[in-house]
Amino acid sequence: MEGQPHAFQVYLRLRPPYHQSTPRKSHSEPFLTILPPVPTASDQDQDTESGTKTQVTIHPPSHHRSQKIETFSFTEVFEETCGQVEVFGRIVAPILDGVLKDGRDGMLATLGVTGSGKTHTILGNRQARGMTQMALDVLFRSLGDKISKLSESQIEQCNDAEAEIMNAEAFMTRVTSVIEPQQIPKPNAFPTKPSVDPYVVQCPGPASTKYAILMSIYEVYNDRIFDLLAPSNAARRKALLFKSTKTSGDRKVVTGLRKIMVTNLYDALQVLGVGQYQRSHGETGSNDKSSRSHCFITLELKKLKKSRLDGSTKIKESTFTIVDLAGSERARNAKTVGDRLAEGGHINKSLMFLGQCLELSTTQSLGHAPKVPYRQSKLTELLFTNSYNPAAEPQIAAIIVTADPAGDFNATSQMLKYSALAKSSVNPRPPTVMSGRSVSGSSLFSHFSVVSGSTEERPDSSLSALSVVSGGPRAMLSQDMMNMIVLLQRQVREADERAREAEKRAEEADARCLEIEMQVREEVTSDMERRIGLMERQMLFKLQDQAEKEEMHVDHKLDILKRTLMETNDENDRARDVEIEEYVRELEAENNSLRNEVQALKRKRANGESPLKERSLNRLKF
Ligand SMILES: Nc1ncnc2c1ncn2[C@@H]1O[C@H](COP(=O)(O)OP(=O)(O)OP(=O)(O)O)[C@@H](O)[C@H]1O
Repeated sequence: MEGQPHAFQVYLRLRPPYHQSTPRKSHSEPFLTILPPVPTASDQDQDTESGTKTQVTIHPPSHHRSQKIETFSFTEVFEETCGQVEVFGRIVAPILDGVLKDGRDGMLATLGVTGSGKTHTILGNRQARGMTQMALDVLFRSLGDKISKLSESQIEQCNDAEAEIMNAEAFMTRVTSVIEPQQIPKPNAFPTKPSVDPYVVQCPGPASTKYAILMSIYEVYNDRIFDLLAPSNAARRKALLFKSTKTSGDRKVVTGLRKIMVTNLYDALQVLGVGQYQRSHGETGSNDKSSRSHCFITLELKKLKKSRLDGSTKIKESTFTIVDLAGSERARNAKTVGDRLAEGGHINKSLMFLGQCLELSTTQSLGHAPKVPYRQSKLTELLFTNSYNPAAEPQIAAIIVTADPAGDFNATSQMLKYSALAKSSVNPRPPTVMSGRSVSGSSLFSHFSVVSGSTEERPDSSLSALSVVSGGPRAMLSQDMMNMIVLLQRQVREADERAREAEKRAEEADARCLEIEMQVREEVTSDMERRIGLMERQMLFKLQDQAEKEEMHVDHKLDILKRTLMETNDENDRARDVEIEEYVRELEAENNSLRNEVQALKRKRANGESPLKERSLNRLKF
């Protein structure tokens, strides 16, 4: 076996065969076998076989060009029949123990080919809770009445990542104004009771020690980080920054996250439901509901310890991060096009970098490897610096590699290669000569292929065995026979040499194919981005054009309106002027007649007549 343990605990979980009602999208015969546990000294004493299964072998399908049988070692291998509760008890419970009791950071991630059961392990289904629901259950059961909320000043004290911290009730009110409540998975969509006695961690400390729990959920989609608890229109989603802050030093943190203060399991499951609903999913040829992003569920535990001296509160923080990685996929199997293909390209690229980091972190532990290049993608940066930093003890991290023993052989073997703690391989031995007096050329050939590698041009020592099985002493072999054997040995060596060459070339071609596949994906992605950019620009021009035309149209209409108004005003003015002139003329006429009347009266008075009397008489005449 080559290699040394990773800094991670790496578990292998095999998924059960697809049910008839949910047939597998691509069929193959099971190629993966679990090896029996390595017997311990006590097993040997008692002649029993117990212990932990840690190894699997993979046998390539008969049509595969390489028939190499490979063996992979893991911390533990979980068989197809293993349920969620058992996996939780063996892997997650010890991590939670460390987080709760010792204040350590913990991380759990699932890694595997698409459809192998990563999301099932993390989030479960209607029949069985996932690791996340069980972890939340244990957390709330263990903390009980020690759970509290953070005060405003405590929020100030521990929030260095520009987070928006809010209560679960306020959060749900806000969310249900954006998302239809019935679309959010309900907490009771999962079994409400665990199928075994709930596991509880005894948390040390006086009764005055309280704990606050902050929950955040985000995804890495196409190498960008998005908050899943801040629902918004897909087009307006704003990527979050991953940067170092005043208090984080060199370590980067995701800033601007919405963090929900949860005080009970129901609220936490509601928040989880929102994150689940918001996560990017899509149907592919390999999985009906395939995760198209890497999802991070973070539970921040704030231990609030009151000082007996001055009554101040000290906050100690530990984080448990659960990561459901998107699955690697072959575009050919996944039958993806367009957006799905571009997503697949990003997923595979980030997983390729993760694979490199995992392999290098193994060799780094031996002290002769270059630094782990985790800065190549957001995913590796988050996993290696944020969620789990192997350099910064004390942390506990486990990866559950999920695999379908009858799934895609190439993809699964690739996944096992870079995630296993150790691996070895053997070329299979062709059938050996068993018995019989006559030894045919072909059986000789196959027999000698096993011992090829000898450079000496003479029948090797295994000939003694041959002479025995063929029934006669070695001396009885004729010179011709000996020559034929030497000739055959040489031919076998040459054939072996050629096979090795061919295998090497095939491996190189494989690597090249992978490279080309990556290049094509990248080209398709950048081509699509270019096209989208072009379409956006064209659309923008069109909109600008339209806006200008509309503006001109409105201007024109305004002009017409103005003119009409002015004309109307003019006409009105003219009519009024005529009216006034007429009125003035009337008044002037009346004025003149009055003036004439006054003159006449004056004249009569001057002549000694009584104008008033005459006027009265005139009136009487009427
Ligand atoms: N251990 C298991 N027991 C029962 N059902 C399982 C198990 N593992 C997976 N499944 C079922 O198989 C289907 C695919 O699993 P899942 O969606 O978890 O795959 P995945 O690895 O997350 O895929 P992807 O990367 O495409 O998201 C689901 O219907 C799931 O319920």
